Amino acid sequence: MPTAMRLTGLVKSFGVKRAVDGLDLQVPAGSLFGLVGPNGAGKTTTLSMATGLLRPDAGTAEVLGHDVWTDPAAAKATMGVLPDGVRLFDRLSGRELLSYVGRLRRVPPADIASRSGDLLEALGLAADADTLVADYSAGMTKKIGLACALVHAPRLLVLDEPFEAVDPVSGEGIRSILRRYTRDGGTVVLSSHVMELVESLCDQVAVVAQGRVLVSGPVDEVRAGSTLQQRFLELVGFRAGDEEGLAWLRSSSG
Ligand SMILES: Nc1ncnc2c1ncn2[C@@H]1O[C@H](COP(=O)(O)OP(=O)(O)OP(=O)(O)O)[C@@H](O)[C@H]1O
Repeated sequence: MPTAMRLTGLVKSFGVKRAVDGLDLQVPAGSLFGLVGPNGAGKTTTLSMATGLLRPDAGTAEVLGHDVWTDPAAAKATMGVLPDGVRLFDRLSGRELLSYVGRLRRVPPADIASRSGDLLEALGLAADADTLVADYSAGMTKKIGLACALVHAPRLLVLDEPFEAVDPVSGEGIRSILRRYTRDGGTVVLSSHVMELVESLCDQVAVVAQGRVLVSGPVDEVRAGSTLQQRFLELVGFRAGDEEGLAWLRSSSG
């Protein structure tokens, strides 16, 4: 199977902190790929380097055959990105923001209008299409960010925590959009902390800890007869007995 994203030897340090430490990852084309790891594992830093938002100290990132850092225009044209915590132009309404992003991506105006309508409807934002993004809730902001990532019909979607703060109905809507997208030949890379979600949605998964990939492959192989949650805890080292700490929190101790 061809590779949609290939990360090789990626390294990024912030001061003395090595956030990503020689990370290698291959995402097969057409897969729905989940990136999981504990807080601070390096997921956002990795996805930022893979999408051209953060320059690596070392290593290479390639998407659909284009090097992200030596051929950024070609690489970025193929990708739709939902970054974590990057500010949107929030003095625009949802519809205006989609139109702006569509124009930046050189989508024909008639297509921008019809795609925006479809996306706003599919993500449950139609009633708030003309509300300023600044006035959106956290979940609505996530959804308009996802719509922006999709409006130019990219072949690869890179989504940092796409389900964070999203309600269950919208979550189901996003899941069905992503499933259909991969059925039609697209590739999705998403990060998440929710193992059940990754297990039920993704066909491939990588577990990242301390800036490295601990294991990567088909979800069934990685969980190896167990649940992904159990396997994740084994891999990243759940500290049994932690519940004995914080004794002062017991209401009876005061
Ligand atoms: N701009 C920055 N400056 C300094 N340190 C940073 C910066 N960005 C990330 N880090 C550090 O790099 C490490 C990896 O952070 P990163 O955000 O990539 O992790 P993550 O896996 O996405 O975590 P989470 O699941 O909590 O979102 C952390 O120790 C974090 O404190």
